[in-house]
Amino acid sequence: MTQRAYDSIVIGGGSAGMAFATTAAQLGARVLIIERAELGGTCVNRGCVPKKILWSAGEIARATQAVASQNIATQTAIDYPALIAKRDAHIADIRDIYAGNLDDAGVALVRGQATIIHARCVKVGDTTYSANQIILACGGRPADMDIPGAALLSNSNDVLGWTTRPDRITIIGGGYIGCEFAAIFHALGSDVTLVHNGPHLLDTFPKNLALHVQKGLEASGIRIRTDDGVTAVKQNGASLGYTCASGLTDTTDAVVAAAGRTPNIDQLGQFADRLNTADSGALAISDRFETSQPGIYAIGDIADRLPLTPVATADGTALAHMLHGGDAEAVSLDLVATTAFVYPPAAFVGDTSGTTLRSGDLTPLAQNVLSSANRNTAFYQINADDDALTGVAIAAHGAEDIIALAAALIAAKAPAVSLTKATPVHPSFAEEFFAEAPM
Ligand SMILES: Cc1cc2nc3c(=O)[nH]c(=O)nc-3n(C[C@H](O)[C@H](O)[C@H](O)COP(=O)(O)OP(=O)(O)OC[C@H]3O[C@@H](n4cnc5c(N)ncnc54)[C@H](O)[C@@H]3O)c2cc1C
Ligand SMILES: NC(=O)c1ccc[n+]([C@@H]2O[C@H](COP(=O)([O-])OP(=O)(O)OC[C@H]3O[C@@H](n4cnc5c(N)ncnc54)[C@H](O)[C@@H]3O)[C@@H](O)[C@H]2O)c1
Repeated sequence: MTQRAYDSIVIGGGSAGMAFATTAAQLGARVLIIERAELGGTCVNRGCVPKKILWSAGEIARATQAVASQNIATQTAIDYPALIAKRDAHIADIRDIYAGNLDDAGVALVRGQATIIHARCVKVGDTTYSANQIILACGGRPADMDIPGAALLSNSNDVLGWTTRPDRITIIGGGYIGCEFAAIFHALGSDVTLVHNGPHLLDTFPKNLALHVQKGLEASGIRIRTDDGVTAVKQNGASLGYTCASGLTDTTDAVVAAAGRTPNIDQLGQFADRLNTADSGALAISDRFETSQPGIYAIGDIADRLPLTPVATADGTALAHMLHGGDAEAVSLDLVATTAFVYPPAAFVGDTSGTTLRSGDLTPLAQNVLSSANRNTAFYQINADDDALTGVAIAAHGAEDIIALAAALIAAKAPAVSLTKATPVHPSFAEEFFAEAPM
């Protein structure tokens, strides 16, 4: 049975799909959004939000452990099940708000798995829906690993669903997810080993920043094995045994696969085989989000862009304007600020491959008085071209916020010398960063 026709059908109610659907509807379009699981997608349910709440709990655990070690206060023990219950109640509230946003904007919502029938028609169960455009906003999922015992692995969805915290965790993959989980679960009290197949962690980050993060994770007590991989996992009583390519064998309570993500293209039915993909495995798109099939567009993690929530949201909003409003442009990927939520957070923006004006480690005065010596070392790097700022990297308390201001300076083509024209607050990291900044 064919249901009514729409201007746009969006498959996926995550960051990208929600942004497109609500914006397009506000611009007057008749929009249907199809979601098979929870509204909010990865970011809200299995990504940024649950992760950041755990990261914040880890900060509390680290801070109280530091003062306890100096006999200033007693250590706070985080009640993990209670933390998860509170976190998940908050996430359920966000999902309700998202459902309300769709209602308010007049977007129709269908729950179920969508497949593409042809360029202007999709199917959910026995019902087909047609529209002028189909917007693929299906995101991605944790990549499977093909090793003996793979069924025993946990992935990021499992980890963020844990209601108890394993005492020993081995993580495979030293990208964003692997490094963040390593830092967070170590802070919360687990014994953590991180196995990465490259020469250093965070290989998409500026190298000096990545090495600084790696040094900090190691100094905190996390075991890091680079140029290695887990080749097999097996049940060993109540524990898991695993073997590495290097020959190492060990026992742990959980082995987490954080070795990349797979775009959800293969679950869209046979028609999706006609869509061209890029080297990343995501859908190849034009600068107007067109796939290789006319009438089908792609936004967010399923498209060959940067798999980050602000990019998904901005792209969803931009495409809605392109199709149903005035003109708009895809957000430039050159000035997307990004942060790995380790301790302290490590952030960068812009081009840090050119001339480095200044780079180095800092020991922020204000935080270190109440911390153990190896806990709060900060890092910064400033890059410029013809004296205009081009890139900034920071590992410091508050880096995830500071980096957005650096992005604004770079976007404004501010001269590097502008860093010396302002007088920062005392005592603060900014003060030390500015004092060390180029003249
Ligand atoms: C552990 C983790 C931590 C992260 N932390 C951060 C962070 O701190 N900051 C940041 O910027 N980014 C972070 N990310 C990345 C961020 O979550 C993603 O970039 C973002 O969620 C992508 O949004 P999206 O809308 O493209 O896809 P998703 O949010 O994945 O939404 C896609 C939706 O489509 C639905 N769907 C898929 N196929 C179908 C189908 N055939 N029919 C119906 N529905 C379908 C799915 O159920 C899902 O709800 C993190 C990711 C992970 C995994
Ligand atoms: N804070 C944030 O903004 C944030 C946090 C989490 C995720 N994300 C997004 O999600 C995306 C996916 O994150 P991710 O960490 O899964 O992927 P990733 O691609 O960033 O990192 C995966 C890492 O695993 C390594 N690896 C792959 N196979 C391996 C193996 N067999 N053994 C050992 N190491 C192996 C790879 O070399 C790679 O460095 C990121 O690219 C990012 O855009 C962002």
